[in-house]
Amino acid sequence: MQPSEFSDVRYEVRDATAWVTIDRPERMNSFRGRTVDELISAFKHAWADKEVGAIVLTGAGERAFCAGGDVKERAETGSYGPTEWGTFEIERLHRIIRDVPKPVIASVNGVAVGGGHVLHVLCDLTVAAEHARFGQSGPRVGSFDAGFGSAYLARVIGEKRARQLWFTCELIDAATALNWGLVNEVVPGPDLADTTAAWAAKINALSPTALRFLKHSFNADTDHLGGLSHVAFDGLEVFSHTDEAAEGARAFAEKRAPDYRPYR
Ligand SMILES: CC(C)(COP(=O)(O)OP(=O)(O)OC[C@H]1O[C@@H](n2cnc3c(N)ncnc32)[C@H](O)[C@@H]1OP(=O)(O)O)[C@@H](O)C(=O)NCCC(=O)NCCSC(=O)c1cc(O)c2ccccc2c1O
Repeated sequence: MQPSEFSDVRYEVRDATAWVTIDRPERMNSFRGRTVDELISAFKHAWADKEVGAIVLTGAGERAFCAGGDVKERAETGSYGPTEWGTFEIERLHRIIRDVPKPVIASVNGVAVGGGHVLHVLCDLTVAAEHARFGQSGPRVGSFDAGFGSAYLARVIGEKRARQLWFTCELIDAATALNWGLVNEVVPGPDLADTTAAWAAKINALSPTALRFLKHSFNADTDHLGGLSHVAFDGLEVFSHTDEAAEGARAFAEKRAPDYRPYR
C-alpha cells in the first residue's frame, strides 16, 4: 500500500526523519484494522528508505497519541473492521516497531492508553507533552495484552508499577511517567514537535550501522517475549468472542460502568 492511499495515517519524510501520524482525532486516534495495516505499511516505507535515519510515531491533534483499539467499532461490529488480508495485524505492527533497524521515537502528544500505550512502550524512546497521560484500559473494556504489553512493560518500569497500570486501569501523568522511566523527556505541548525533531536530528548524525546493531542487541534480551505475545493474542482472539469481552466494549459505547459480576 502506498502512503498516498492512506486514510487513517499520515506519512511524511522531513530532514531524514519519517513522521508516522495516526490521523483519527475524532476517535482519539484509536486504531481499527485499516489503521494497523497503514501503520505497518508506513514503517515498511521508512525501513526501506535509505534517506530515513529515525522514525517518529505520533498522533494528530493535541488530545490523544492513541487510545488503543477503536472500542466503538468493536461494540458496533464485534471486530476492528475490515483489513487488507482479512486478519487484524496488531502483532505484526508490534514486531515491525521492534525489528525496523532504525530508532523509533514515540512523540506522545496526549493520552496514550490501551493498545496505544503499548505502541509507545515498544518504541525505542518516548518524548511526551506535559499534558500527556499514560495507562492500560483493557480489563475495563474486555481486552488485554498479555504479551509485550505486560511483560515488556514490567521490564521498562518494574513489576509493581506495571501491575498497578494493568490492575487499576488508572492513568498516570507525564511527570510520574518521567519519574518511573517510562518516558525520556517531558516538554510543554507547543514544544513537542521541535523537541522530538531535535532527538531525531541527534540520531540522524550517528552511524546507522552502529545504531542498527545496538537496537537489535537491546531487543535480543527480550525477544523471547514474542513467543509469549503469540500465546497471549491466541488467547485474546478466543476471549474476544465471549459475553464478558462484549460487556466491556458495550459498556464503553453506552458510557456506563461495565458489569463483570456474572464472570467472577
Ligand atoms: C482515552 C480516554 C482516556 C480519554 O478520556 P477523555 O475524558 O479525555 O475523553 P472522552 O472519554 O470523552 O473521549 C473523547 C471521545 O473519543 C472517544 N474515544 C475515546 N477512546 C476511544 C476508543 N478507544 N475507541 C473509540 N472511541 C474512543 C470517546 O468515546 C469520546 O467520543 P464522544 O463521541 O463521546 O465524544 C478515554 O476515552 C478512554 O479511556 N478511552 C478508551 C480507551 C480504551 O479502552 N482503549 C481500548 C483498549 S483495548 C485495546 O487497545 C486493544 C489493543 C489490541 O492490540 C488488541 C489486539 C487484539 C484484540 C483486541 C485488542 C484491543 O482491544
